[in-house]
Parts: sequence; structure tokens; C-alpha cells
Amino acid sequence: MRVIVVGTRGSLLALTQTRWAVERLKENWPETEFKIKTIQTKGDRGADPREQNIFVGELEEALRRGEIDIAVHSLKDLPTTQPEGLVIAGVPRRVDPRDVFIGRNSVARMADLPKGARIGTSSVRRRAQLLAWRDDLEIVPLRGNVDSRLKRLVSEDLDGIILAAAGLLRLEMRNRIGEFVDPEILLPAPGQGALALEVREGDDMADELAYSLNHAPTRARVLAERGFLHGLGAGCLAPVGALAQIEDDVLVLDAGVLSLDGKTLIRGEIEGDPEEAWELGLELARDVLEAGGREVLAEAAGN
Ligand SMILES: NCc1[nH]cc(CCC(=O)O)c1CC(=O)O
Repeated sequence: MRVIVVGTRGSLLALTQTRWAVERLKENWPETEFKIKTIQTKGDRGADPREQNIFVGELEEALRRGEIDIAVHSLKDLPTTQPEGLVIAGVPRRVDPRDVFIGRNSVARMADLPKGARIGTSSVRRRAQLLAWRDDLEIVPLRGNVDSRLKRLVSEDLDGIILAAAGLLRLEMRNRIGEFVDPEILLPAPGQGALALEVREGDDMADELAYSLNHAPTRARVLAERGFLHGLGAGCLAPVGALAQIEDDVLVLDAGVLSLDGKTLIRGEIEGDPEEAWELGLELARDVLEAGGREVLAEAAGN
């Protein structure tokens, strides 16, 4: 009988979310044998966002070569153009998509931050939105995995750091979260908090297994968010935020782009049929580009 090999990056977070996915797969398919295979990618060294593409690509190469049958990714790390011959077969129910604030000493919430406070994040999206919210803040570059970022909160004498809630929740570190940041202040990255299970096109068995974990509302939400990103033609390095919600069968997408300094923000909202999620994202991107987003993105890309 065929053993299904599930591939993941080697970081603790990647392994934890892959173990979670494999547990769910085993529940759905008790007769099937699963194995987890770690692909140690070059991208795992520095966690530089520029390297996200490298480790996604290395997992996809392993998938093409047949070394693994299902690749588990953090959806927000995936490019919006799907590579030939591979398909996203399952998008499981997303966890909380928001960013979280973790403060130090007496600072529990962002509103408590003193003037000129030092906040650690390397994300241009988080940086620009924090500066848009309060231009007195000092944003300090902060890379690495969740553990090393939490350590540097203390060792680099920061007043706070911003992380995706999803990472901490999956690592069972909910108790470290100071505050879930209101998306009005920090619009999350497109796809944040969701996973993607990718398989080879034509591998019907792997496709069926991965699809059994699919959560249709989550898939529609992330399609809208990523449609917006795709429509901007911006890629993962631009200051772009997007969050879709579904209520009473109506999808509402709130999304925007910022200048790197946070001084210009072009943000819009669109609603419609969840079945047309991707198109709604593309349409909002066109509107935002026309409302000044094109100039904002060109400036951000030039830096
Ligand atoms: N940019 C790196 C990255 N990619 C996925 C996550 C975990 C959260 C998720 O799955 O959305 C993180 C960490 C972070 O942004 O704090």
C-alpha cells in the first residue's frame, strides 16, 4: 500500500503545523499510512522574507521529483501565481489572521507605548502601518523564528514586537500574546493564518486526501486577499494588507497599500459573492491602483 509522504520545512513552526495537518489526515483516512519528511531549505537559515520564495521553491521541487506527495506551506509565503503542474488541493480552516503585540515590562497593550518606543519587526507591511498609526515610534529590524524574536525583545531592550497570532497559537504560546491588534491599525498579510496543502496535478489520491482538509470559507477568504495582491502585481515584499470576512454568505474584503514611511495609505473595501472571491480581489486592486496605489507601489519598489 502507498505511504503518503508529507513534506515540510524544518522550522519548529513548520513542523508543528505539518504534524497538525497529518493528525487531521489520519483521522479522515485511518487506513492510510503517512510519513513526515523535512526538507531542510536554504531559506530556513535567516528567515529573510526574500528567501521565502527559495524555500517554497525547494519544497515544490521535492514534490515534483516525487520525494514528497503533499507539501504543507504557510499560505502567506506562497507566490500568487501557481506553478505549472502543482495544485493547492486543500486550505484548512484558518486560525486567527490578526497580528499580535507582545510588550515588555509594564507595556501590555499598544496604547500603553511611551513616546519614541522601539518596536521590533522586519515586515515592511507592519512597519508602514505602525508608522501610519504613530509616527513617533522607532521600528527596529527583527528577523528569525518566533523564539529568537521573543528573546530579542529583552536582549535588544525593545518595548514590543509584532508577530502573526497564527505562529504563537500553533506553537501553543497563546499566553505570550499581549494584544490582538485591531485590523483597523494592522491589516494582516494576505493569507495570514492559513495553510496550503499542495500536490502534484493528476495525483488523485493525494489530491483527495488534501482536499478532505479543505475549508471552503477559508479558501474563499484567502482567494480574495491573494487576488488583491495578485492584481497589484506587488509580490510579498510590498507594504500590502488584506483581510476578507464572510458573513451571511457575503464576502467583504478590506485591503490596502502603504508607502514605506506609512504617510500614504490607499485602502478600500469591496463585497460580493464568495464564489467570485478572486475576481473581487482583482477588482479592488484595480480601484486601489487607480486611486494612487500605483505611485505608492512604484515608490516602494524603487527603495
Ligand atoms: N513571514 C514569516 C511567516 N510566515 C508564516 C508565519 C506564521 C503565521 C502564518 O502562518 O500566517 C510567519 C511568521 C510571522 O509573520 O510572524
